[in-house]
Amino acid sequence: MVLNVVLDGVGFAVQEPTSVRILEPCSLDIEAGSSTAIVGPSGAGKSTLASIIGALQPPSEGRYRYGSVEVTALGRRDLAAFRGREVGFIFQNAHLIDERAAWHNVALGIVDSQLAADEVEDRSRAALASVGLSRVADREASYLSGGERQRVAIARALVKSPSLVLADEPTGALDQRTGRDVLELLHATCAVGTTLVVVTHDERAAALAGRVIQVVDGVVHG
Ligand SMILES: Nc1ncnc2c1ncn2[C@@H]1O[C@H](COP(=O)(O)OP(=O)(O)OP(=O)(O)O)[C@@H](O)[C@H]1O
Repeated sequence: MVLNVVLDGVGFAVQEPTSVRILEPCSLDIEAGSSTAIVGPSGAGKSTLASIIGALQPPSEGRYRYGSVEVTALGRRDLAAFRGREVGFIFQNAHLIDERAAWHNVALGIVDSQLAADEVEDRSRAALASVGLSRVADREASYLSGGERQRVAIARALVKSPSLVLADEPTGALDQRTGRDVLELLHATCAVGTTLVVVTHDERAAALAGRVIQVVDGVVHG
């Protein structure tokens, strides 16, 4: 099945306490397996668009289809199940549990509750190896560097083999060099066929993507 992201007249506005339009209605087709950067000035609506694509937030108008799934028609539980199954998230801060080992943090990304404990551990260690972190697999997350933490977050997002990976400013908290390494790793580690959407201020991040979508004052161009 082709899992394209298809937004049809999707927009976002809030009514309370006052009526504010954040995203003008837009229509977009993001091809399965492609990589897309969402760029634009601060406050333009990039994260809002990304959170709709990641099914974290329903649009206030329009339709969102993911492959054959009508995402906008899903109820709360089905939406959570959809996210758990299909979407891997990476945010600006890695959001690791500091007292847990790196591999254990990665294991938190596994949503299949049927897996045996040793299988969960094996998969988590393999995901860490794929981001070059085997040597710190047993280290407590609090002892990891910023770049290492973000690589653990990438492993945690990818360990369940999501079809869509959404990264919102994944290098925002890193220095330039580390940020570049993390971005290159993210592109390299995403399996062939995985759709990657990266929200970024970083021109180099945009350059790595196959397509660039610009958001300016809530208007999506791209
Ligand atoms: N639920 C909400 N209620 C009210 N305002 C909101 C809501 N969500 C977003 N906004 C506002 O909408 C605008 C766009 O926010 P968004 O986070 O999407 O921008 P952004 O382009 O990602 O910005 P940045 O690059 O600074 O993270 C901002 O002014 C934000 O304060």
